[in-house]
Amino acid sequence: MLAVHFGAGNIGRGFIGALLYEAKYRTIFVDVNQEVIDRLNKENQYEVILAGATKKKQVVKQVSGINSVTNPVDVVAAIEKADIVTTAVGPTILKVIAKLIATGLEARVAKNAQPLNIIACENMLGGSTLLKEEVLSHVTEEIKHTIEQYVGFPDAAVDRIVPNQVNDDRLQVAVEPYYEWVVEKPALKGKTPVIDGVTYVEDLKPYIERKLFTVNTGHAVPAYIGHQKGYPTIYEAMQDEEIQAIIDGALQESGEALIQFYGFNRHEHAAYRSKIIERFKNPHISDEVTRVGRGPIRKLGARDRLIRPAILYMEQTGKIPSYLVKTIAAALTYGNIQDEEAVNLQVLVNKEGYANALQIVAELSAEHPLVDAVIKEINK
Ligand SMILES: NC(=O)C1=CN([C@@H]2O[C@H](COP(=O)(O)OP(=O)(O)OC[C@H]3O[C@@H](n4cnc5c(N)ncnc54)[C@H](O)[C@@H]3O)[C@@H](O)[C@H]2O)C=CC1
Ligand SMILES: O=P(O)(O)OC[C@H]1O[C@](O)(CO)[C@@H](O)[C@@H]1O
Repeated sequence: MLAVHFGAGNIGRGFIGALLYEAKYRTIFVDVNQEVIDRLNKENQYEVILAGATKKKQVVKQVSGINSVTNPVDVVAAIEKADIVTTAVGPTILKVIAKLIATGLEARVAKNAQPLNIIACENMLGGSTLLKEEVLSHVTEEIKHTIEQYVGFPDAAVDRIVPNQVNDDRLQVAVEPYYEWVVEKPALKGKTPVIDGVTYVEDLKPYIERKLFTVNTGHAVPAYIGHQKGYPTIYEAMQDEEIQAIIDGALQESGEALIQFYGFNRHEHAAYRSKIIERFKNPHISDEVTRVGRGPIRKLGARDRLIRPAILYMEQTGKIPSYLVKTIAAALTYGNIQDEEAVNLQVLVNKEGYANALQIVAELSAEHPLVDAVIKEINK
């Protein structure tokens, strides 16, 4: 069986590619990084190291690569034959790859009207749904109808911490042992793909919000507060007692919002939360605060890991969150000249001031109490 995966980066190779191989797929990685493509085509395999005490190694075989910029024709041919298409390119790149996927699907439905599922594995709500909208915006009404009939775009939640890699071997990737991949079942077309490690659910929203507002909200604390306090890595930030208390507080707040909104069991959620905090302390992983904090404009978005749980908390409890506010304030003041979004955010702050900048990136009204709370926190 053939899988076409867009994005041969950390999650692409370290998570999705590894599970696809175990499920007996041959995977073609599509990327724009020629060095990675060349290595994939030379080696046809790579190693995944489980970053735990034993450093267990998994060899992922039957892989190759195509550069989508220099060789789009081969990507189209691969999509024609694919049994599954997945992505892990980053939320902002979905728009960029949509046109090529649309061309691939046009060619496919003309020759091979077999069902296909395209799963975006990105840290966001509705990633595959967004990709579907972008893909359909590139095709005619007639093709649109056929694509809607044969091609499923199930949304998904993916969870595995894969830091930036510092290995001599360009393809080797060190990952945390834990993983979770949850896929929305009703949106699938044709047979349900059999992939060990994938959980299919009827309604993805509670799972993805629980994951985003626990793993990603929690991780944002050592990233932004850690950066503010001068820690280079998550591991170092996690040794700081003040940061530990802010994570606890922020996850109590997001947890309360999730429990009240979705009815999660309080004890089970507390166990989920503790397990996640332990994952952040993994001594076998060196993860930079700048990786976890990358893209602060996206992370301060209305539906993302900081603003949405804060608002949900306010709606559910009638109170203003304290620890989420501290983290939002740290994100809004986050400066990193190597991160384009961080630079643009500080340009916006300099031009508009903190309150206006927050209103713009988080889509909040001037009167929203969260704006006032964040500004008070910054002034402190
Ligand atoms: N690293 C992690 O721990 C996790 C990441 N994610 C999500 O997975 C996605 C990917 O993240 P990472 O793997 O960490 O990033 P990454 O930067 O390691 O990988 C992204 C890959 O996409 C490629 N790419 C960029 N533009 C492209 C294009 N136009 N066509 C094809 N490929 C293109 C890049 O060259 C790179 O190889 C993001 O949405 C992230 O939020 C989700 C869970 C965990
Ligand atoms: O990948 P993003 O959305 O930029 O955010 C980084 C976050 O994603 C992860 O890489 C995986 O969920 C976490 O390690 C971190 O919280």
